[in-house]
Amino acid sequence: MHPDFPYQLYLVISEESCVHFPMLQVAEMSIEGGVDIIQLREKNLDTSAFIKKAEALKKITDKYRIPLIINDNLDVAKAVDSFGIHVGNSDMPPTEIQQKWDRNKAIGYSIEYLEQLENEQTQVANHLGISPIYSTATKTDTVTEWGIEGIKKIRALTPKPLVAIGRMDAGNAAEVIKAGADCIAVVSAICTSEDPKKAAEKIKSQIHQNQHENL
Ligand SMILES: Cc1ncc(COP(=O)(O)OP(=O)(O)O)c(N)n1
Ligand SMILES: Cc1ncsc1CCOP(=O)(O)O
Ligand SMILES: [Mg+2]
Repeated sequence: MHPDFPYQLYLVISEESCVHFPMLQVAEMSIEGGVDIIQLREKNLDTSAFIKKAEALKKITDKYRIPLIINDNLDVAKAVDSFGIHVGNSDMPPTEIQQKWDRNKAIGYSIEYLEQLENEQTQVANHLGISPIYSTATKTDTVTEWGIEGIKKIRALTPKPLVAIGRMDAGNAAEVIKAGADCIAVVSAICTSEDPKKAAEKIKSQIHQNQHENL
């Protein structure tokens, strides 16, 4: 477990991605199954509707004492006093977030190109999303499909916490952790499951299994 990011199973959620239950129910069931941190990623809501959703989700994350991350929108993150924000290359840069939000605890930043590891934004970020590990229908505007070799390459270049995202599931979580990722982030593997609690448990047990192998 990374000392600066003690979260190993990361749920990235939106109302749209949830198939069998409403989003808040999926969030609660998956926390019971072992999700350690949640990001609210609503790409089609205006700021005021996004804040309402975030407030409702934060009641749940607060109840279970797990961190809430807001995707893209600093106004929403500030309004709900979230634990952090996640941004990518087309969003507000981490250096600007740091200036505008002194209460922030965690800035996540997507790594799409190897060259980014040398830029100031990566220095300022608290953790890095390796985005995507595998191409996925959930997000199609991506650049590099990193794969296992990509994780190893990035692991060798930075000590920062690494979050693996993009078609992650119980079948590949263990090898991704073994390659050097600190955390597995998922949308579909939990949000489209008929049993989000069990889906989370299965991924978590794969993550733990790998840790035991490494002992
Ligand atoms: C944990 C995590 N990693 C990567 C991303 C992707 O962020 P971004 O590149 O800004 O793309 P959008 O999610 O905004 O479409 C993420 N959200 N979370
Ligand atoms: C938000 C995001 N960023 C990179 S891939 C991705 C979507 C991951 O979704 P899934 O877990 O369904 O492949
Ligand atoms: Mg973004």
